[in-house]
Amino acid sequence: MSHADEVTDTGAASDTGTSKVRIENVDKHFGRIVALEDITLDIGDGEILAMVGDNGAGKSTLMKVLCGVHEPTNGTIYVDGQAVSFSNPDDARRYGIETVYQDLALMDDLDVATNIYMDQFPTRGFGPLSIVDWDETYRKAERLLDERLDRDDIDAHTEVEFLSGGERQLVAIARALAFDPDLVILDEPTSALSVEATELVHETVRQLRAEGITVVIVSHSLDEIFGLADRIAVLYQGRLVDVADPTKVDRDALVHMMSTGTRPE
Ligand SMILES: Nc1ncnc2c1ncn2[C@@H]1O[C@H](COP(=O)(O)OP(=O)(O)OP(=O)(O)O)[C@@H](O)[C@H]1O
Repeated sequence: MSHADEVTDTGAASDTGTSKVRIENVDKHFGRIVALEDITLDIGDGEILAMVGDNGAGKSTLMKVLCGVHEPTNGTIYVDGQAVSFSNPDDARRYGIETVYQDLALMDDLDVATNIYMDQFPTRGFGPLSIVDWDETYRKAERLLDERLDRDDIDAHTEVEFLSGGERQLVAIARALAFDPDLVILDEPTSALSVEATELVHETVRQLRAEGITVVIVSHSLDEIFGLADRIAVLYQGRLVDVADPTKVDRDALVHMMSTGTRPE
C-alpha cells in the first residue's frame, strides 16, 4: 500500500458547520497488531458519516474508540472542541455519544418500554424509598416511539421477541435516543433486514439528522452508503484512505479504495 495516497481529513465538515467530534492522530494497537494507524477525521455536527472498509479495515475498532470501549494507544478525541478521554462507554455517554450495536443487545422476553428504559427507569419517591414509575415508563416510551420515530404502531407493552427485525432495530435506536444523544453510532443497522424494513430504518436515520443528531454508520452496503451518507470515510488496513463526497465519487471508485487502499487516478 502506498502511504502517499493516504489522507488526513482536513475537516471538510467545517465547511458547512462545526466539528462534533475530531479524531486526531489516533492509533490503536492490540499487542503487535496495529488496528488503527494515525487516523485524523472530523465528524461534522449533524452529518451522517458512513464508515466503510473491507474486513479487518478497522471500522469496529474506530467505532469502539469513539464510544469508549477501547482507549486509543495514541492520539486525541475532541468533542465540541474539548479533548476527552473515555475509559468506558458511560464516559462517552456523558458526552452525548450512544451506540447501537449490531446485535442490538435487547432482552427478548421483556417489553419494548422496559428495553428502552432499563438503564434509566423513571422513578417516584426519594432515596432508598424510590421505586420504578411504570406508568411514566410506558408513557415516555410511547411518546418517544410516536414523536421521535413516528411509530405509534409499536406498542410499548409488546415483548420484543414478537417484533420484526426492523422494529427491533427501531427499539434499539429508541433506547439510544432515550439518553438524549448528540451523536449516534449505528453498527451495520440493516444487515439482516428486508428491503422494506431497511427503508424504514433509513427514514429514521434521516429523521435523526433532521433533528440535528450526528450519525456515524458502519456499513457494508453500497446502497445504504450512497443512499444515506453525507460523507464516506474509507478505511483500509487501519488507515484512512479518503473521506469521500458521495455525490462526487462513484461505486467503482469506492470499491477500488476499499480493496486497494489507494485513491483512483
Ligand atoms: N480485541 C482485539 N484484539 C486483537 N486484535 C483485534 C481486536 N479487535 C480488532 N482486532 C484486529 O484489528 C484489526 C481491525 O479489526 P476491526 O474489527 O476493527 O475491523 P473491521 O473493519 O471492523 O472488520 P469487519 O468488517 O470484519 O468487522 C483486525 O486485524 C482485527 O483482527
